[in-house]
Amino acid sequence: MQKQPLLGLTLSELQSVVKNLGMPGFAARQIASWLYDKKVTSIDEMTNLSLKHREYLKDAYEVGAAAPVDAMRSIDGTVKYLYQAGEGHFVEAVYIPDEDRATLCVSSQVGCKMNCKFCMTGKQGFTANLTANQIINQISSLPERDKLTNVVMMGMGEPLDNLDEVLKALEIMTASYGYSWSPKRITLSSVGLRKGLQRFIEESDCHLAVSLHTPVPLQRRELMPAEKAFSITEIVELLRNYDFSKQRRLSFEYIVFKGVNDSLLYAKELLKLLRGLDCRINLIRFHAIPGVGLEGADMETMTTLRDYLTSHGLFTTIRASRGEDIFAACGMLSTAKQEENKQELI
Ligand SMILES: C[S@@+](CC[C@H](N)C(=O)[O-])C[C@H]1O[C@@H](n2cnc3c(N)ncnc32)[C@H](O)[C@@H]1O
Ligand code: SF4
Repeated sequence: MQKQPLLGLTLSELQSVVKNLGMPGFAARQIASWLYDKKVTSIDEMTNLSLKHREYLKDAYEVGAAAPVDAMRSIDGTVKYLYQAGEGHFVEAVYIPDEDRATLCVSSQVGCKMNCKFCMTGKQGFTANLTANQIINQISSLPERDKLTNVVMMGMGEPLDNLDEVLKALEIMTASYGYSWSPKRITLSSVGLRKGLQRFIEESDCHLAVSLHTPVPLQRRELMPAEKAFSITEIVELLRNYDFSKQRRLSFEYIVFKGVNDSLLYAKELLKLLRGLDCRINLIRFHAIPGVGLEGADMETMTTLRDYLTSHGLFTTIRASRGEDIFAACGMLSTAKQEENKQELI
């Protein structure tokens, strides 16, 4: 019988586990502490549980931590880790150390249904949702886990399309029985899905980043098919109902494509769309992907855009591009690994 992983279970799920096994209720917190504080990799290490209870647990469960199967290191210190997620499938988690912080970019799905024109993960199509175990494992089994200061749900997949598992993982990261991190250390990035955006805002306190990329709905449809189901104008309307002026930050991601969305006309439309909303814009350099007729704008154009928006009251930054030499655009390494696996099977 396949054993179930304990890592990735919330406290209430652990409470059900111990109840069903006839263990005392307080054992749930003890197990949570072994999993999320002491980060053990075997049930045998949970030494404050009686031997009998450890044996009961081991019959049906395992810790379920799994180290990355591959890694690529950039000259700038960025490391892209590959984690196995089911038979023949892999997801990436990218560790990005900086002067005063260390961020992990975490995946939420194997592939993605959203099919954004510019995204390698989109090109893979959708294979599976990651479980909370597979999401938390990217953090728990990271060699640099003790150095982490921030997590961004910006890896492979659309987190709002796997919201139940993502919310469980976010609970574990922020709860006192889990990693006890402030939600200010965590950002979830999304294209904005009708079913999911409101729930995420109401059930979590983590920061939100919306992938915007153009303020023109017709153009956004071309770049991001998700626009057809939930338009950027409706997304902004929904966001206006919530307060992002205090602890919680709202940002918009904007890949600057040469000759597509990089002129001041777009900047003016952005100002109109986001007027009065407490938010910032992150300009992103495009990581070119094979077979897509899009190019990134040059740094001068991006700086002009940033300065124009900031001087008109919309705080704008240019995101530092990291790990360019190891294909930091998400999906590249896992696509290569999946292809390699297929070749081996032929
Ligand atoms: C990979 S997505 C994952 C989170 C979510 N699915 C989303 O789209 O926001 C994270 C960010 O990477 C951006 N991105 C995707 N492909 C890119 C590329 N080739 N170059 C630069 N950024 C890219 C997305 O637009 C998004 O803002
Ligand atoms: S950019 Fe995000 S939503 Fe779009 S295909 Fe890539 S992972 Fe999916």
